[in-house]
Amino acid sequence: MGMVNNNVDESAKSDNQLSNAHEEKIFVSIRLRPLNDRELANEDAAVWECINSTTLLYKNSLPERSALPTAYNFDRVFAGGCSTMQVYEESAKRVALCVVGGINSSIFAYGQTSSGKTYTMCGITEYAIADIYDYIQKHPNRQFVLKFSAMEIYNEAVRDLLSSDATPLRLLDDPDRGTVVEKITEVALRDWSHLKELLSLCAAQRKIGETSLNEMSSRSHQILRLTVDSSAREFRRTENSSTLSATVNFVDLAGSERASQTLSAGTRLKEGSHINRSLLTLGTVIRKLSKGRNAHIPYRDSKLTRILQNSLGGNARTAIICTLSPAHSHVEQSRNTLLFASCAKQVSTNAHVNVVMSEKALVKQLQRELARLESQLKNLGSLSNSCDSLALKEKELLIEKMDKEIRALTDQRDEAHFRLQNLMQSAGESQGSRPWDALSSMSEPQEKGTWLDEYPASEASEIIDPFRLDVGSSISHFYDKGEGLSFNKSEEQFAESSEEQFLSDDTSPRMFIEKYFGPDPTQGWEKIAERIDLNNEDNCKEVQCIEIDTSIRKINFDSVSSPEKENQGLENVDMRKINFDSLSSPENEMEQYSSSSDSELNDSRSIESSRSRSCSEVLTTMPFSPRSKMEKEHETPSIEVEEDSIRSLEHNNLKFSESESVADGKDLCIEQSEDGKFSELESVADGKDLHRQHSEEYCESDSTDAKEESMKALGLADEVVKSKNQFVNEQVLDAEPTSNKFETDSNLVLGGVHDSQKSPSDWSIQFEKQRAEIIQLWDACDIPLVHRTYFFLVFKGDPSDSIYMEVELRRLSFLKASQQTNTVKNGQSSSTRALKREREMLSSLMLKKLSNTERMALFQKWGIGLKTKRRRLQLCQRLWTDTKDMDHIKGSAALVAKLVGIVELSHVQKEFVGLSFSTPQVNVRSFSWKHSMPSLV
Ligand SMILES: Nc1ncnc2c1ncn2[C@@H]1O[C@H](COP(=O)(O)OP(=O)(O)OP(=O)(O)O)[C@@H](O)[C@H]1O
Repeated sequence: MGMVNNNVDESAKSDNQLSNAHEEKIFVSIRLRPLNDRELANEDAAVWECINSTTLLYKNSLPERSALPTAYNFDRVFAGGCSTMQVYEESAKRVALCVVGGINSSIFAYGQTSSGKTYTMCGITEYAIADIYDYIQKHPNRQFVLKFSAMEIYNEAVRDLLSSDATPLRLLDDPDRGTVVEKITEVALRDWSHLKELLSLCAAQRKIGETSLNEMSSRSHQILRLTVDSSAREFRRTENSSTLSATVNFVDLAGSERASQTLSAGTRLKEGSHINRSLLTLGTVIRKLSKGRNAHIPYRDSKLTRILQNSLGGNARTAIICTLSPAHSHVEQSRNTLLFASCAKQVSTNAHVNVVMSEKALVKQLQRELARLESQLKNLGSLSNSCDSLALKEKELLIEKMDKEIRALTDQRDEAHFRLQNLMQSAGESQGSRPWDALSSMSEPQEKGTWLDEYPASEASEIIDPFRLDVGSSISHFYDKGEGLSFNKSEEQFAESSEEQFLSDDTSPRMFIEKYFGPDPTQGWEKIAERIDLNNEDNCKEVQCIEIDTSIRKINFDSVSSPEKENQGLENVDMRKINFDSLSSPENEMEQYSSSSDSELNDSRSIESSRSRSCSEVLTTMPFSPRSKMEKEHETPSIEVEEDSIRSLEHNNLKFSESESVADGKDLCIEQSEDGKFSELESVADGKDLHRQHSEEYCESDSTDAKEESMKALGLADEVVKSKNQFVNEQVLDAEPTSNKFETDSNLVLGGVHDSQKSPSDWSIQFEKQRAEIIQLWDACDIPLVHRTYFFLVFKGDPSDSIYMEVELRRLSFLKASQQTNTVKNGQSSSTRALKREREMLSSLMLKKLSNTERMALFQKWGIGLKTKRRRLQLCQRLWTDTKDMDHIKGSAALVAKLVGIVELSHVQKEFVGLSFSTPQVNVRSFSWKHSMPSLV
């Protein structure tokens, strides 16, 4: 074994010149044997003739059209008379002696049985080895080692011919050496005689059998292998010494045969079968090799070709001597041999010098190689470390950057969360301060609140404007902060807590609406009002003039409560009547109020005229709130309220003019002015009547014409009043074309005055009228049905409903106006869509909340065909649609209440009542819900 290395010492190089290693073709020669005795006896004619050293000619004539050649050319052809020495010298020696130059070589004898293979190879082997020894002798500067091994392949079993052990040898595949015969005996030749002994031993060991064609027929393939290692003696002990090592194979193949010819049977037949099969493989290998080296080579199909792989187209020079019987009787077999020879002639090998380094040289070279590899590894490691370090640093920077981003995002998230909480809190505060909540929480004014603090002053005033009159300043729920009106803190808190209670029950109307139908379109009306006011900017500007210029407060009394009236039982009297009807003479009261000390003016229930920057106007008190009523019922007669109100006016530096209107005792009207504009107004007007007329405009005019006439009388007030009228007409009164356009407004502004003048029967009429108006507005504004139902059921019909109805009317009016504007701009409004969804949801609830019998009864009552499709939806689409038919409305309310569970939730109503009035222990609106509920069917 050894490594191929070009580091060959000079002697080896010189020796190598003998072999001249490079690619070359297999040397193919033909040897004819003479006719043997049997052939001669059979007068078998010799049909082959060597016409020259390279051409073999078929002497007999071939049939016409025969494709068989008559002449064959090879590297060398030997006639029957040639000696083996000549054959060796001219065909095998050159190849055989390559081994001494470190080149592998092989010499084959191929031919049919009894053609002279063994006869030829025995001579060639001896001559070759003799020449090798001769070469050794001629090259004393080199030390040669010859090792000999011998094997046979018999019936596809490899056998060691130098061993008595007949155990077949295994073939191993070595990456460097190719196929290796395991444990084969390799004998170092001592000398020539030693070789002769071994050769004799091999001949003795080889399987030989008698056939009809050959008494000493070889029944196996024999391979004699001589390995020649040589090294220059000069360098043997130096690190630079190297060894040339090569092997020469002398291969005596078994002869191809025909069983019919050899008359073989039994063992011979079996041997012949293996022989022919292995020779067939060899022929295939040669044929393939002759056509191209890339062809699939079936070396492994037989042990013969596997062992001789290097010799067949590999790293060995090869010479093939094909032996022929010249007899005509074997012409077919001879042609086959010639065919094989012809193919082999085309096969090239690529032999080269095999230099085996000495162990020392090998160790040294291995050490150098190791150092080189270590150096490379170190460099790679250094480079890798450098890359790793750089990558690690980049990753650390990236991680640090990402960490910063995460912290920044976390901060942003926290900040956003904080803002969101604030917004939600603000929204909750704002929501809790909506009109009806505010209305219901009108009590215990103490501290200033902030529900409108977030709005600019002008916006705040505009937003508050729609319901300012409702929650007006009679019991001072609002403060004029100079920037806008605000709830006091306790109201706000109360509203919040009430709202929380309200919202905590998801069956409350608001929650129900928001949960199932989206945001209540009736909420957020402040913004709607804001838009309306923006749309009526001119009007607001006009009103603003009044607001800014007003400095005079005028109070018109119907009467000022007299002591006698003060002592009257007022519990069952409408607040508005109490406030106004029970007032005693205005002159006295005015004096009384005017002389009130400042110390008394801090009463939180005092009337506080609200003023805004943009849209303030003549404010009127609204002394009929539930709170006031409650106080009247349980605490103080109305005179206290009036006194408080007057004191509040004085506290706010209000100036009360003594006018005839006051003396007339008709109205309580407070006007506020701070500069001379109102004075101008006052001067143009007819002095004493001015304020009364002005009040009449807002409070008592029964028709637009009358109002306009009044305004005309005001002179400079014309434009102002016109704008005001337009504003009110457009935004408020359009909802009730048949009613007095100013009625609603006047009711809101001075409702107490009107109401105070109404008898219970009058109130009942007004209640029905307002309720019908509200119902129509609900329909016009697409108010959620649950909301309608809830309020409808709340309306009891007593005077205490007035405040709710007024607020509802006010905001519905504005909402309607807003929706008209939005609808024009946007087509179908969101509230319409929400209402549609609500009806669909109610339709679903019908299935859950009502039995089949109940549903059928409802369908019949509502005139819906029992066999029609989507009956429930049909029914729900009819709910609350006939606003003129109170039975229809009651039925609608009953059904909606049933579906959403209002009937069963008496506590909700109690809470609602609690919301409405600040003192829980005083159940002012102690109506019975179940009693109020209309029948379902
Ligand atoms: N060139 C030759 N001159 C004289 N005799 C020869 C020659 N070649 C072969 N013979 C003789 O022919 C006979 C058969 O030769 P050999 O055994 O070498 O044939 P073979 O090809 O090896 O046959 P097998 O394949 O059966 O082993 C032998 O007796 C041998 O002496």
